[in-house]
Amino acid sequence: MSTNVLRTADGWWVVRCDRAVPVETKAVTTAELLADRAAVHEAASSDESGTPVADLVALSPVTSPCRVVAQMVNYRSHARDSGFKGEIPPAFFRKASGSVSGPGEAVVRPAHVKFLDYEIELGLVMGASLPVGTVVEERDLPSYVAGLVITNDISAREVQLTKTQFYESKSYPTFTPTGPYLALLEPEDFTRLLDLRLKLSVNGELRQDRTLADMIVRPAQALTLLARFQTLDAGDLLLTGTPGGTALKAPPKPVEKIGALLPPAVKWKAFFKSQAKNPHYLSRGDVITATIATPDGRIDLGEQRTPVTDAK
Ligand SMILES: NC(=O)N[C@@H](O)C(=O)O
Repeated sequence: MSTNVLRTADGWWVVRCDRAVPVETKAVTTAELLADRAAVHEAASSDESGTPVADLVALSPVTSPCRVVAQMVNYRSHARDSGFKGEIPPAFFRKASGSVSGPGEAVVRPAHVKFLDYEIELGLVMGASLPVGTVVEERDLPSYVAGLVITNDISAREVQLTKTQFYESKSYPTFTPTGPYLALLEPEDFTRLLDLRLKLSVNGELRQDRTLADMIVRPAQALTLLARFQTLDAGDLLLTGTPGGTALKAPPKPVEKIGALLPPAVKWKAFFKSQAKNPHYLSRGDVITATIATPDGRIDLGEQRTPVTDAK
C-alpha cells in the first residue's frame, strides 16, 4: 500500500485518511526525505492521532531547485486534439523549477498572456540517480521512481505557438502546481499505474478525464529514452504528458493547410482571433480542481485546487 506524505512550512507529514502525523526528520528537501524513509515508516506506524489535514496548508511535496522534465504529446487523446496523425516521435522539454508551486496556491496569469491553458499530468518523483545510458525495464521502476504527484502543466499558448517556445511558455512562476500528496509507492503498487485516472475540472466543469491506458510512451521507456542524453537524481520530477481536453485545439485540417500558406505572423493572428471565441481558456476567478487515483483508492494523490488570478 502506498504512503502519502505532504509538506507544510513546519515540515513533513504522513497522511492517514483525513489526519496527518508529523515525520520526525531533519529532511528539508524532497531528496533528503527520500533518504530518510525510516522516519517516514515510523510516522506511518505510530499510534499518534495526528492533525486534521484540513487544518494544514500544503506546499508542493517536490522542493526546488530540482530538474523538471516533461514528455510532449504522450496521450493518444491529446495527440488527436493537437491534430497529430500517425506515429509521434517521443520528445521531452524542460520547465524551470521556479515554476513549481503549491497545490492550493493561485496560478498567476502574466499580463501579456491571453491564452492560459491547463494540462493535468502524472508526475514521477525520482528516488535515485538515473545515470546516462541506463536501460529501465518495467520491473526496474521501483529502483528509480520513489513516488507520484499530481501536476498541472500550465501553458501560455500564444508564447508557446508563436515562439515555438515550450520552455518559456510553461516556466513562469506558478505554472507547475504540484501535490498535495507525494504517494510513496511499494514495489507491488507499480502494477496499478495503468489504472490511474486523471481528472481535471474548471469551475466544476469536467474538462480532462483519462487513465494511463491512453498513454503512448510509458514510464520505463520514457526514463530509458531520457537517459540516452541526460541524468536525473533523487527529488527530480518527470511530467508524463497530458490527456485530451485542454482548451487548445488544433484547427480543422483544411484550415491548417491554408494557414501553412500564410506568413507565420498572419497565420497566428488569424488562429488566435478564432481562439478568442474559445471560453475554455483560463481567466481570473476560475478554480481548477485535479485528482489522480486508482478506482479502488489504493493509490490516491489527493485533490489539487488552484484559483486563477492576474498578475498585479
Ligand atoms: N500541447 C502541449 O503543450 N502538450 C504537452 O505539454 C503535453 O503533451 O503534455
